[in-house]
Amino acid sequence: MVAVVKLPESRTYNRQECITFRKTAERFGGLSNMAGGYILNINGVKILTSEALYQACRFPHMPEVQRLIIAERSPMTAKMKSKPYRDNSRSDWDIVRTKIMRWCLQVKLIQNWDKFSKLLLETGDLPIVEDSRKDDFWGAKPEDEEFLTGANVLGRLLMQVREQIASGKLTSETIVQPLPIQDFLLYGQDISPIVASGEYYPGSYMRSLDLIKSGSQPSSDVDLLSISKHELERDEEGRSNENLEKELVEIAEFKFDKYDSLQFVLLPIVEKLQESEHTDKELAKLFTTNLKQMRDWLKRAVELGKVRKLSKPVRYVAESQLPLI
Ligand SMILES: Nc1nc(O)c(N)c(N[C@@H]2O[C@H](COP(=O)(O)O)[C@@H](O)[C@H]2O)n1
Repeated sequence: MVAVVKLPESRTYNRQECITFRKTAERFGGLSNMAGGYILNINGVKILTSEALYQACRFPHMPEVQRLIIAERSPMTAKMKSKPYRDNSRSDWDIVRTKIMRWCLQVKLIQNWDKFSKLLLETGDLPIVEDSRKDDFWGAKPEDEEFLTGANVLGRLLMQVREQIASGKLTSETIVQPLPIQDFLLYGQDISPIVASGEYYPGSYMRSLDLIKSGSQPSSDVDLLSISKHELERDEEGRSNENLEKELVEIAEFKFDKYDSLQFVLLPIVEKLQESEHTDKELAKLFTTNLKQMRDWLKRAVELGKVRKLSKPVRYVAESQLPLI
Protein backbone atom coordinates (compact mmCIF):
# COMPACT_ATOMS: atom_id res chain seq x y z
CA MET A 1 0.00 0.00 0.00
CA VAL A 2 1.35 3.41 -0.93
CA ALA A 3 0.84 6.15 1.66
CA VAL A 4 -0.53 9.37 0.25
CA VAL A 5 1.24 12.30 1.85
CA LYS A 6 -0.76 15.48 1.94
CA LEU A 7 1.51 18.40 1.16
CA PRO A 8 1.06 21.58 3.19
CA GLU A 9 -0.66 24.38 1.37
CA SER A 10 1.41 27.01 -0.35
CA ARG A 11 1.30 30.62 0.88
CA THR A 12 2.40 33.93 -0.49
CA TYR A 13 4.50 36.21 1.69
CA ASN A 14 5.28 39.87 1.23
CA ARG A 15 8.99 40.25 1.75
CA GLN A 16 8.54 43.62 3.49
CA GLU A 17 6.35 42.05 6.17
CA CYS A 18 8.49 39.01 6.94
CA ILE A 19 11.81 37.89 8.31
CA THR A 20 13.50 36.17 5.40
CA PHE A 21 16.84 34.44 5.20
CA ARG A 22 18.73 32.97 2.29
CA LYS A 23 22.44 33.19 3.15
CA THR A 24 23.86 32.19 6.48
CA ALA A 25 25.87 35.43 6.74
CA GLU A 26 22.68 37.52 6.72
CA ARG A 27 21.16 39.08 9.85
CA PHE A 28 18.87 36.05 10.39
CA GLY A 29 21.07 33.51 8.63
CA GLY A 30 21.45 31.60 11.88
CA LEU A 31 17.89 30.35 11.37
CA SER A 32 19.09 28.29 8.42
CA ASN A 33 20.05 24.68 8.98
CA MET A 34 23.16 25.49 7.00
CA ALA A 35 24.38 27.95 9.65
CA GLY A 36 27.60 27.08 11.44
CA GLY A 37 28.18 27.82 15.10
CA TYR A 38 25.31 25.65 16.37
CA ILE A 39 27.04 22.44 17.35
CA LEU A 40 24.92 19.47 18.36
CA ASN A 41 25.62 16.36 20.35
CA ILE A 42 23.49 13.28 19.83
CA ASN A 43 24.32 10.06 21.70
CA GLY A 44 27.79 11.48 22.37
CA VAL A 45 28.35 12.17 18.67
CA LYS A 46 29.32 15.72 17.74
CA ILE A 47 27.36 17.01 14.75
CA LEU A 48 28.29 20.36 13.25
CA THR A 49 24.95 21.52 11.86
CA SER A 50 21.26 20.74 12.04
CA GLU A 51 21.45 20.10 8.29
CA ALA A 52 23.86 17.21 8.82
CA LEU A 53 21.64 15.82 11.58
CA TYR A 54 18.51 16.09 9.45
CA GLN A 55 20.17 14.42 6.46
CA ALA A 56 21.61 11.64 8.64
CA CYS A 57 18.10 10.88 9.90
CA ARG A 58 17.21 9.68 6.40
CA PHE A 59 19.44 6.64 6.86
CA PRO A 60 18.92 4.93 10.23
CA HIS A 61 19.44 1.60 8.47
CA MET A 62 22.74 2.74 6.86
CA PRO A 63 25.05 3.87 9.66
CA GLU A 64 27.98 4.08 7.24
CA VAL A 65 26.10 6.70 5.21
CA GLN A 66 25.26 8.58 8.42
CA ARG A 67 28.98 8.63 9.19
CA LEU A 68 29.81 10.02 5.72
CA ILE A 69 27.30 12.83 6.18
CA ILE A 70 28.30 13.68 9.73
CA ALA A 71 32.02 13.64 8.94
CA GLU A 72 31.60 16.54 6.51
CA ARG A 73 32.59 19.96 7.81
CA SER A 74 30.41 21.87 5.38
CA PRO A 75 26.62 21.52 5.78
CA MET A 76 26.09 21.85 2.06
CA THR A 77 28.55 19.04 1.38
CA ALA A 78 26.83 16.99 4.09
CA LYS A 79 23.60 17.44 2.16
CA MET A 80 25.36 16.57 -1.10
CA LYS A 81 26.77 13.40 0.49
CA SER A 82 23.22 12.19 1.05
CA LYS A 83 22.23 12.71 -2.59
CA PRO A 84 23.47 9.41 -4.09
CA TYR A 85 21.62 7.47 -1.37
CA ARG A 86 18.36 9.40 -1.36
CA ASP A 87 16.38 6.64 -3.02
CA ASN A 88 17.34 4.53 -0.01
CA SER A 89 16.03 7.03 2.53
CA ARG A 90 13.90 5.39 5.22
CA SER A 91 10.73 4.20 3.52
CA ASP A 92 8.47 6.52 5.52
CA TRP A 93 10.70 9.55 4.93
CA ASP A 94 8.04 11.73 3.32
CA ILE A 95 5.73 11.05 6.25
CA VAL A 96 8.25 11.64 9.03
CA ARG A 97 10.58 14.30 7.60
CA THR A 98 8.62 17.27 8.97
CA LYS A 99 8.53 15.76 12.48
CA ILE A 100 12.23 15.03 12.16
CA MET A 101 12.93 18.60 11.09
CA ARG A 102 10.98 19.94 14.11
CA TRP A 103 12.97 17.66 16.38
CA CYS A 104 16.26 18.83 14.77
CA LEU A 105 15.29 22.45 15.41
CA GLN A 106 14.40 21.69 19.02
CA VAL A 107 17.75 19.97 19.49
CA LYS A 108 19.52 22.96 17.89
CA LEU A 109 17.68 25.22 20.30
CA ILE A 110 18.26 23.23 23.48
CA GLN A 111 21.94 22.77 22.80
CA ASN A 112 22.50 26.39 21.72
CA TRP A 113 19.94 28.00 23.96
CA ASP A 114 21.29 31.53 24.45
CA LYS A 115 22.19 32.21 20.86
CA PHE A 116 19.31 30.49 19.09
CA SER A 117 16.49 31.53 21.43
CA LYS A 118 17.72 35.14 21.21
CA LEU A 119 17.77 35.02 17.42
CA LEU A 120 14.31 33.47 17.23
CA LEU A 121 12.81 35.97 19.65
CA GLU A 122 14.39 38.83 17.72
CA THR A 123 12.07 37.92 14.83
CA GLY A 124 9.20 39.27 16.96
CA ASP A 125 5.91 37.95 15.72
CA LEU A 126 6.68 38.33 12.05
CA PRO A 127 6.38 35.40 9.66
CA ILE A 128 9.71 33.63 9.15
CA VAL A 129 10.43 32.53 5.60
CA GLU A 130 13.36 30.68 4.07
CA ASP A 131 13.91 32.47 0.77
CA SER A 132 14.93 29.71 -1.59
CA ARG A 133 15.69 29.78 -5.27
CA LYS A 134 14.41 26.25 -5.86
CA ASP A 135 12.75 24.78 -2.78
CA ASP A 136 9.14 25.76 -2.19
CA PHE A 137 8.52 22.95 0.30
CA TRP A 138 10.96 23.94 3.07
CA GLY A 139 11.07 27.53 1.88
CA ALA A 140 9.32 29.92 -0.48
CA LYS A 141 10.47 30.96 -3.95
CA PRO A 142 10.53 34.57 -5.11
CA GLU A 143 7.69 35.50 -7.48
CA ASP A 144 9.15 38.93 -8.05
CA GLU A 145 10.95 41.59 -6.00
CA GLU A 146 8.11 41.76 -3.50
CA PHE A 147 6.51 38.34 -3.06
CA LEU A 148 7.62 34.81 -2.21
CA THR A 149 5.44 31.72 -2.57
CA GLY A 150 5.84 28.30 -1.02
CA ALA A 151 4.80 25.91 1.73
CA ASN A 152 7.62 27.38 3.83
CA VAL A 153 7.59 24.39 6.16
CA LEU A 154 10.96 25.24 7.73
CA GLY A 155 9.81 28.81 8.42
CA ARG A 156 6.58 27.52 9.93
CA LEU A 157 8.42 25.10 12.18
CA LEU A 158 10.74 27.90 13.29
CA MET A 159 7.67 29.98 14.15
CA GLN A 160 6.28 27.05 16.17
CA VAL A 161 9.52 26.73 18.09
CA ARG A 162 9.55 30.50 18.67
CA GLU A 163 6.03 30.20 20.08
CA GLN A 164 7.14 27.32 22.33
CA ILE A 165 9.91 29.50 23.74
CA ALA A 166 7.59 32.45 24.29
CA SER A 167 5.00 30.30 26.06
CA GLY A 168 7.64 28.64 28.25
CA LYS A 169 6.88 25.22 26.77
CA LEU A 170 10.50 24.97 25.71
CA THR A 171 13.16 26.14 28.15
CA SER A 172 16.89 25.63 28.47
CA GLU A 173 16.07 22.80 30.89
CA THR A 174 13.83 20.91 28.46
CA ILE A 175 14.79 17.35 27.64
CA VAL A 176 14.00 16.76 23.99
CA GLN A 177 12.66 13.25 23.77
CA PRO A 178 13.45 10.97 20.85
CA LEU A 179 10.64 10.82 18.31
CA PRO A 180 8.28 7.91 18.85
CA ILE A 181 8.89 6.53 15.37
CA GLN A 182 10.36 3.24 14.25
CA ASP A 183 14.12 3.03 13.90
CA PHE A 184 15.06 6.46 15.16
CA LEU A 185 18.71 5.54 15.18
CA LEU A 186 22.18 7.04 15.01
CA TYR A 187 24.97 4.63 14.15
CA GLY A 188 22.70 1.71 14.95
CA GLN A 189 21.77 2.95 18.43
CA ASP A 190 18.43 4.33 19.57
CA ILE A 191 18.60 8.10 19.75
CA SER A 192 18.53 9.08 23.40
CA PRO A 193 16.83 12.01 25.12
CA ILE A 194 18.66 15.26 24.38
CA VAL A 195 19.74 17.69 27.06
CA ALA A 196 21.46 21.06 26.78
CA SER A 197 24.87 19.81 27.84
CA GLY A 198 24.85 16.99 25.33
CA GLU A 199 25.19 14.49 28.16
CA TYR A 200 24.29 11.14 26.72
CA TYR A 201 21.90 8.57 28.13
CA PRO A 202 22.73 5.39 26.22
CA GLY A 203 19.81 4.26 24.11
CA SER A 204 20.71 0.67 24.82
CA TYR A 205 19.28 1.16 28.26
CA MET A 206 15.89 0.01 27.16
CA ARG A 207 14.22 0.15 30.52
CA SER A 208 14.53 3.91 30.73
CA LEU A 209 13.79 4.29 27.05
CA ASP A 210 10.62 2.24 27.39
CA LEU A 211 9.48 4.54 30.11
CA ILE A 212 10.34 7.62 28.11
CA LYS A 213 8.50 6.28 25.09
CA SER A 214 5.48 5.61 27.24
CA GLY A 215 5.37 9.32 28.01
CA SER A 216 6.70 9.63 31.56
CA GLN A 217 10.23 10.44 32.52
CA PRO A 218 12.23 8.41 34.98
CA SER A 219 13.19 10.84 37.69
CA SER A 220 14.14 8.70 40.63
CA ASP A 221 15.16 5.28 41.84
CA VAL A 222 11.50 4.54 42.36
CA ASP A 223 10.80 5.06 38.69
CA LEU A 224 13.68 2.81 37.73
CA LEU A 225 12.28 0.24 40.07
CA SER A 226 8.90 0.42 38.47
CA ILE A 227 10.45 -0.15 35.07
CA SER A 228 11.89 -3.37 36.30
CA LYS A 229 8.56 -4.35 37.75
CA HIS A 230 7.05 -3.71 34.38
CA GLU A 231 9.68 -5.97 32.89
CA LEU A 232 8.89 -8.62 35.41
CA GLU A 233 5.37 -8.78 34.12
CA ARG A 234 6.23 -9.05 30.46
CA ASP A 235 9.40 -11.11 30.45
CA GLU A 236 9.17 -13.60 27.61
CA GLU A 237 12.69 -14.89 27.58
CA GLY A 238 12.20 -17.56 30.16
CA ARG A 239 14.08 -15.67 32.87
CA SER A 240 12.79 -16.73 36.22
CA ASN A 241 10.97 -14.23 38.36
CA GLU A 242 13.37 -15.02 41.15
CA ASN A 243 16.35 -13.83 39.12
CA LEU A 244 14.46 -10.85 37.90
CA GLU A 245 13.57 -10.00 41.48
CA LYS A 246 17.30 -10.05 42.16
CA GLU A 247 17.85 -7.66 39.28
CA LEU A 248 15.15 -5.45 40.66
CA VAL A 249 16.89 -5.27 43.99
CA GLU A 250 20.25 -4.67 42.32
CA ILE A 251 18.87 -1.74 40.40
CA ALA A 252 16.98 -0.35 43.37
CA GLU A 253 20.12 -0.49 45.47
CA PHE A 254 21.84 2.13 43.35
CA LYS A 255 21.68 5.23 45.45
CA PHE A 256 21.83 7.91 42.84
CA ASP A 257 20.80 11.40 43.64
CA LYS A 258 17.32 11.81 42.25
CA TYR A 259 18.41 14.77 40.15
CA ASP A 260 21.56 13.07 38.93
CA SER A 261 20.89 12.47 35.27
CA LEU A 262 23.88 10.15 35.24
CA GLN A 263 21.67 7.46 36.72
CA PHE A 264 20.51 6.53 33.20
CA VAL A 265 24.07 6.29 31.98
CA LEU A 266 25.76 4.55 34.83
CA LEU A 267 23.32 1.72 35.32
CA PRO A 268 23.96 0.07 31.95
CA ILE A 269 27.70 0.59 32.32
CA VAL A 270 27.72 -1.02 35.74
CA GLU A 271 25.59 -3.84 34.39
CA LYS A 272 28.14 -4.41 31.65
CA LEU A 273 30.93 -4.45 34.22
CA GLN A 274 29.05 -7.00 36.25
CA GLU A 275 29.35 -9.39 33.32
CA SER A 276 33.12 -8.89 32.93
CA GLU A 277 35.87 -6.32 33.36
CA HIS A 278 36.57 -3.83 30.58
CA THR A 279 38.98 -1.03 29.72
CA ASP A 280 37.70 2.51 29.29
CA LYS A 281 38.38 2.26 25.56
CA GLU A 282 36.30 -0.89 25.23
CA LEU A 283 33.45 0.74 27.12
CA ALA A 284 33.61 3.91 25.01
CA LYS A 285 33.28 1.73 21.93
CA LEU A 286 30.47 -0.37 23.39
CA PHE A 287 28.46 2.70 24.35
CA THR A 288 29.42 4.63 21.21
CA THR A 289 30.82 7.62 22.98
CA ASN A 290 34.18 9.32 23.17
CA LEU A 291 36.92 8.28 25.56
CA LYS A 292 36.81 11.46 27.65
CA GLN A 293 33.08 11.16 28.24
CA MET A 294 33.45 7.50 29.23
CA ARG A 295 36.30 8.33 31.62
CA ASP A 296 34.12 10.99 33.29
CA TRP A 297 31.30 8.49 33.77
CA LEU A 298 33.66 5.85 35.12
CA LYS A 299 35.12 8.38 37.55
CA ARG A 300 31.63 9.09 38.83
CA ALA A 301 30.78 5.38 39.08
CA VAL A 302 33.98 4.83 41.10
CA GLU A 303 33.08 7.78 43.38
CA LEU A 304 29.66 6.24 43.93
CA GLY A 305 31.30 2.97 44.92
CA LYS A 306 29.65 1.07 42.09
CA VAL A 307 32.78 0.39 40.05
CA ARG A 308 36.34 -0.49 40.99
CA LYS A 309 39.33 0.75 39.00
CA LEU A 310 41.99 -1.93 38.61
CA SER A 311 45.54 -1.21 37.54
CA LYS A 312 48.24 -2.68 35.33
CA PRO A 313 46.56 -2.51 32.92
CA VAL A 314 43.89 -0.01 33.90
CA ARG A 315 40.47 -1.63 33.66
CA TYR A 316 37.18 -1.50 35.43
CA VAL A 317 34.91 -3.97 37.13
CA ALA A 318 31.64 -3.65 39.02
CA GLU A 319 31.96 -3.71 42.79
CA SER A 320 29.10 -6.17 42.86
CA GLN A 321 29.89 -9.09 40.62
CA LEU A 322 26.55 -10.72 41.29
CA PRO A 323 25.14 -11.87 37.98
CA LEU A 324 22.10 -9.89 37.01
CA ILE A 325 20.49 -12.68 35.11
N1 LIG B 1 20.33 23.05 -1.59
C1 LIG B 1 19.98 23.91 -0.60
N2 LIG B 1 20.65 25.05 -0.52
C2 LIG B 1 20.35 25.91 0.43
O1 LIG B 1 21.00 27.07 0.50
C3 LIG B 1 19.35 25.60 1.37
N3 LIG B 1 19.07 26.44 2.37
C4 LIG B 1 18.65 24.39 1.23
N4 LIG B 1 17.62 24.09 2.07
C5 LIG B 1 17.65 23.20 3.14
O2 LIG B 1 17.80 21.83 2.75
C6 LIG B 1 17.18 21.01 3.69
C7 LIG B 1 16.17 20.13 3.09
O3 LIG B 1 16.80 19.17 2.39
P1 LIG B 1 15.98 18.09 1.53
O4 LIG B 1 15.77 18.70 0.22
O5 LIG B 1 14.71 17.78 2.27
O6 LIG B 1 16.91 16.93 1.53
C8 LIG B 1 16.51 21.92 4.67
O7 LIG B 1 17.37 22.13 5.77
C9 LIG B 1 16.36 23.17 3.91
O8 LIG B 1 16.25 24.27 4.76
N5 LIG B 1 18.99 23.54 0.23
